[in-house]
Amino acid sequence: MTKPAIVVDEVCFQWSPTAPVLQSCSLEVPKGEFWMLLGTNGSGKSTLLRVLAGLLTPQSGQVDVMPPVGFVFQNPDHQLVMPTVGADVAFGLVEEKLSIPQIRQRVDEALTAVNLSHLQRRPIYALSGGQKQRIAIAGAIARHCEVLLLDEPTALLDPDSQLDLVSQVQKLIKHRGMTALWVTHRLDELEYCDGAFLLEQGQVIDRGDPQRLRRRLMQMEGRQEE
Ligand SMILES: Nc1ncnc2c1ncn2[C@@H]1O[C@H](COP(=O)(O)OP(=O)(O)OP(=O)(O)O)[C@@H](O)[C@H]1O
Repeated sequence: MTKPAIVVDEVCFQWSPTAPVLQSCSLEVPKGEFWMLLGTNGSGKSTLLRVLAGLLTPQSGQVDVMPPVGFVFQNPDHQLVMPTVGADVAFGLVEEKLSIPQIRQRVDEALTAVNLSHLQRRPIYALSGGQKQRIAIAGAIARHCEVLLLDEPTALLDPDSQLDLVSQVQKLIKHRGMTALWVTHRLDELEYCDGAFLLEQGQVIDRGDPQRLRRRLMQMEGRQEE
């Protein structure tokens, strides 16, 4: 069997001894699949994603994520740092010490993958929220990331751009053989994933069929059908 792209084994993380956030948390995402992470407010979803990205170190347990790893934040303005689209996508390649033609080729390939090659010279400030998120994803594609971690990337988008983004990520995962874990509160996005995890008080309490987990989370939150 192929090794999973993401493995979390009995991970515990706390900000202080009286405030455990992740408690013996375990999950696996198979390579080449698109999984979502659900849970009530404060259940530890963002913390888990940050542990997976190496931004936080757990007190115990093991994490194994296939490198390179790309991270997409809720607010793209916290992530896009260069003045133009092309420069921003190229910025992530600095450490790889590529030649100029190699950088151009990586940037072209990545922008084509997210259908934004026509915006290469556009200033970042002139983009819509959905376009900015696609540029953040293009940055990860340019770095040839194996794994994409996305923390509520559609939270600031309108419903049309929201579903455009999730369907585009689904296609990218399938076409490029990448693996993604996507945190969401917007349950209509579950249509697009291969499977889901349900987090409660820092533990994965259920996993598998997205629609079954959707119903379970709605019961937990007392939500009506959307
Ligand atoms: N920097 C921090 N310092 C202290 N406590 C924190 C910090 N960041 C998060 N927490 C706490 O950790 C717990 C889990 O937060 P986290 O953001 O991971 O949950 P979440 O499931 O992503 O929540 P939401 O759905 O509201 O985004 C919460 O109780 C939160 O208050």
